[in-house]
Amino acid sequence: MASILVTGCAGFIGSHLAERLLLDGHRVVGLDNFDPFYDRARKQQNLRACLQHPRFTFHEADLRHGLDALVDALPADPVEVVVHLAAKAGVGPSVREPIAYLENNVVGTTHLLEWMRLRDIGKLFFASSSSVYGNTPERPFREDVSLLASCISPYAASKLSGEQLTYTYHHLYGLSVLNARFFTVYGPRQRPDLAIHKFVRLLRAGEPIPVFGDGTTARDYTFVLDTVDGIARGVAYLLTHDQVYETINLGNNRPVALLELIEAVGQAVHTTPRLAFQPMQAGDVDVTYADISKAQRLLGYAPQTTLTDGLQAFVQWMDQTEPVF
Ligand SMILES: O=C(O)[C@H]1O[C@H](OP(=O)(O)OP(=O)(O)OC[C@H]2O[C@@H](n3ccc(=O)[nH]c3=O)[C@H](O)[C@@H]2O)[C@H](O)[C@@H](O)[C@H]1O
Repeated sequence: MASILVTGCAGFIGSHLAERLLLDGHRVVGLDNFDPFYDRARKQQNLRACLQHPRFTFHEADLRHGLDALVDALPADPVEVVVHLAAKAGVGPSVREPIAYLENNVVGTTHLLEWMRLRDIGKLFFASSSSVYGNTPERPFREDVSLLASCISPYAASKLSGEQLTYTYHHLYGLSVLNARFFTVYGPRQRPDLAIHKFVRLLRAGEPIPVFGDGTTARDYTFVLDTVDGIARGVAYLLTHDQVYETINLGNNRPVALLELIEAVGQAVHTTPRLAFQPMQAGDVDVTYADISKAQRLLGYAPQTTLTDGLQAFVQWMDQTEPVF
């Protein structure tokens, strides 16, 4: 059993991860700032099961507030691995509010790295994003492709900066690091701004679906429990390896075109979608497509969930949860 700090623990991926790590027998220290990007009540709901667990503690703090705030907020007990999921998320909004993204995702990450150095914590799993590949033409995306001029949104730039910072701390202080690029994660508790959640909501309300672009863009949608399995494997890897620095894709390796996705969402809620075509959103990439062979080799990562099953699980969750809010 190890002690794992999960930042962004009240969020969509973080809350699932905390549950998985508890099941694996670990102690979990959760941290979240309840960023108002979406409703606090949803995040509190996400944490409900964890809060009843004896090996779980939760602390509210904001990484932007600096090292002293973290020292005050977090207990002094040993932590073996930090999983850093806390971030300002969303590609489109980052174009409108770049400073907020850099403050959270770059300055906030640096405060966390400094806190880890102060506390002598030597292992970090860092959540990066498929968006760092931008419109890289070589597909599927391999982790070793050049990303010299790739980021087309402040969100992407903030995540690639995070990867660079983890390298700096690896170089300076021997921090062991696993950077994982997530690919449009979906499933129960999905952020309300993300396409699948938004589309189900609109279909249920009888509203048309805004389609950004001509519908041919594609995403390598990854079911949240597959992503979480990859993170749990990453934690196990870090616990058994020292002085490592690796970057992996945690995708699904099966891109789905936007119009195909909308059709599948329509089938999941038994409704024929009406489409409202709109211009591409600034900062959006055309296609994401993960080569997952490195994660397979390093961690035994192998996503299991089909889009149909994953959408079904999402719709079921929405049916059970939505009336709460
Ligand atoms: O993998 C990532 O690294 C990122 O994944 C996510 O970004 P995206 O892949 O852009 O997901 P998402 O918004 O669900 O849009 C999906 C598709 O629907 C289209 N889309 C969306 C909304 C809408 O109203 N209409 C529409 O056509 C839209 O144009 C797109 O084609 C996370 O936000 C981000 O935090 C980051 O982690």
